[in-house]
Amino acid sequence: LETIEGRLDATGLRFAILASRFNDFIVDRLVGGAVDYLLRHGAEKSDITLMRVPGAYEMPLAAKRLAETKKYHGVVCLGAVIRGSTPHFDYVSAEVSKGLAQVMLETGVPIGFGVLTTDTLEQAIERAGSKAGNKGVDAAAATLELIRVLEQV
Ligand SMILES: O=c1[nH]c(NC[C@H](O)[C@H](O)[C@H](O)CO)c([N+](=O)[O-])c(=O)[nH]1
Repeated sequence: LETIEGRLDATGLRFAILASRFNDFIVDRLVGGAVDYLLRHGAEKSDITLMRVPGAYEMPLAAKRLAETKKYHGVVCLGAVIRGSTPHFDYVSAEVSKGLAQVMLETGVPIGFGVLTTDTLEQAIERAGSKAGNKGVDAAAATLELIRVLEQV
């Protein structure tokens, strides 16, 4: 059985990390987790570029622009959409997830989806380096693995 799997080795790879400022109390921890993961898996600090955008809604366009440069092997997208008292949460989270998936398919560049969509701040805190781990780490790991899988196809 021929199996194609990705080595979790970031040596020599260039990454963009795209992070939203909205809820940066949470997002900054996702960024820290993603950077720490990539460095500990062989990436050089000089090969990691961080771009900040206002909110999750702005991420698809920024991700598309980064991907189109062809300067990065992957783009790790990090954000936190936390339900408020209006349906705004639904619109923002729907557009960012659909938009980033579309960018990945259009550009062929691996994009890690590390945008939290939670009902409460507590749930977001749990996923930003506490009880439920760090979704920034998970998004960086998924981006790396997809890069390494696709280079074998
Ligand atoms: O990243 C977020 N943007 C949010 N809104 C801003 C949005 O992403 C845009 O930046 C804004 O609409 C301006 O375009 C959020 N909420 O409104 O709740 C949120 O929780 N997270």
